[in-house]
Amino acid sequence: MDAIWSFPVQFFDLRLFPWGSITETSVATSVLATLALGLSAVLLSTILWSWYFQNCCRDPHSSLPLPPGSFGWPLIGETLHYVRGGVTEYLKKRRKYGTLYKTHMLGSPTVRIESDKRVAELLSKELSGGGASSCALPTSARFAFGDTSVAVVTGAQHASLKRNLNKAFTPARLRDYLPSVQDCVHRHVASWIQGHTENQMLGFQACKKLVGDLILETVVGCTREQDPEGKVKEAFFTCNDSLFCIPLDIPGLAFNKAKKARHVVVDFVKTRLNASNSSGKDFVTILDVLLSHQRERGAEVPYCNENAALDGHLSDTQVIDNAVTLLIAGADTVTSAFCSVLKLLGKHPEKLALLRKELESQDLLSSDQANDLSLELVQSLPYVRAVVKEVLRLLPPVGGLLRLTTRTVELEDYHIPGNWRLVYSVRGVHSETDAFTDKDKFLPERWLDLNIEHCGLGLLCFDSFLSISIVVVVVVVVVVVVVVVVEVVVVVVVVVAVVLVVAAAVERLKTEFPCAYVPFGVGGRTCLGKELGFLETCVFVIEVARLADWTLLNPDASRLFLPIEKPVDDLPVVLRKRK
Ligand code: HEM
Repeated sequence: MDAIWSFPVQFFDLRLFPWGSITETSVATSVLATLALGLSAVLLSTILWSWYFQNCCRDPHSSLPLPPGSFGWPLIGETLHYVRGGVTEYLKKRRKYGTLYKTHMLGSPTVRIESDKRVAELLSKELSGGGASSCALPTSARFAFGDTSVAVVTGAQHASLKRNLNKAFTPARLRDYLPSVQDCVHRHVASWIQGHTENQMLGFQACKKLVGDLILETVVGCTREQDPEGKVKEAFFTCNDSLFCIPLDIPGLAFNKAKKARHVVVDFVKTRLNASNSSGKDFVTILDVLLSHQRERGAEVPYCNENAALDGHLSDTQVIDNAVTLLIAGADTVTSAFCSVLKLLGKHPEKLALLRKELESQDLLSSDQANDLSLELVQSLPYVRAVVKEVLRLLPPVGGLLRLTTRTVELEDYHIPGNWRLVYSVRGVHSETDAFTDKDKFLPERWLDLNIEHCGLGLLCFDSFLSISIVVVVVVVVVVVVVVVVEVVVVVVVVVAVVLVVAAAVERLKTEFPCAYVPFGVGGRTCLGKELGFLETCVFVIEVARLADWTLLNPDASRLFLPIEKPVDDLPVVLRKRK
């Protein structure tokens, strides 16, 4: 007992209780009293914290209640719960509160939405200008992207800038980038299996290096020749890794390092910008395309000018910020997708066999020559595309889509006040929706069914276009046949009936599950690089399937979800040349 109390007695005796000699009992009482006081203070502040948000933050004009849920501890809210608990915490919340609940994370009152129907409900508010959303990125990410980045600007400026930037992702431009995409992927995968009978590596780290080269080459044309010491690449990884950090600009801390690293990347982009400008070469990189839409040189538009890009041109600053944004946004996401391809095909050799069968039927399996893929060829490989869709469904790289309410949003049963953060949970939506059966299983075949094809928006434009084209052709053929054999009145009746039935069918397919598949996001903020990201992942699937065999050393490792989806042990894997 003496030993236990000796340190506290000395401590309190000397520092805290200088008014006289004390006994062990009184020290114990004091410690207990202090603890009790502390606990009461925490309890009281937690109650006040919760009461404040429950009563003072709700919109008095709305008769609807706030969603269920809790705000956690004062100031930190429930952030630590989610960091520590990960998926278990989300599942616990979903069980307790359902698919829409309030919480407090990353410094803001937040509502998490985990069902496709709820996302659709909020999206309809967003599209009709109902105050549903604005950009909700944390400070560190906004800084990394830059003030004139498409990921940061809002409203009309965002819509116009996005229209401009979209010109860098048309099928014609994807065709331009494809040779260097395939070249880079092929080079890396070949190096994974070269010179060894068996080569052990960390799948995630290897994919990260691959995608680092890939994105630097396709966005700004940064090749090994231009960056021989790898300084730009290293700076780019630093920016990337510090995307979500505490925004304190103190030497040694992540934010400060990211700031310096951003300068290195920006300087490189500026050099490329000048070089591209003088050479006037073809569209080989995304930067070339951005430059072609740039405002006249010298007519710099100041930061955050609301009218910037509205006239169809980009300022120097916009070109730089958006080139940096594309580098960052297209890196971790694609790395995660590639790593998940290795993981899921490694766990399901029977699906890999089916995939190789498709490649063989197109004479792609035996070929090891680079640059033999065309956009049309990739689009004509349904199983390859189905594998990519299924990978992104089961292990979506981005777990949550961030939004900020600009004013109060009223749903059917709850209201969400203005300036609250919304998180549309991609994983939650994919696992809650009724659009899929056997949701936990890796079943690429599900995507070969055309009805399911329509569950997603955006990503599936090629197939949607194809199926709508088929419908149009069928209608035309029916009309022609009927015109030839029957009278005009009957023709009109038949045409109207066919059009109505087809329109209803297409509408049903389009609207039944409009938000059931959202790996690339939803609404106005959908991923700008979704076609490129999808194409890159298809190319990776093809190259890795035809070049390598691999074994996962820890196929059931637990997963991390923040900032992106990845196995906790970086996916140790043994690779060898395909037999
Ligand atoms: C498999 C690969 C990819 C996935 C899964 C993915 C996913 C996403 C997601 C979920 C969002 C947020 C959407 C929302 O909030 O609704 C996003 C935004 C964005 N992504 Fe991607 N992405 C991928 C590849 C790329 C690539 C390759 C690029 C560019 C080279 C890119 C550029 C962007 C940009 C600029 C935004 C912000 C768009 C805006 O705010 O309007 N992404 N992406």
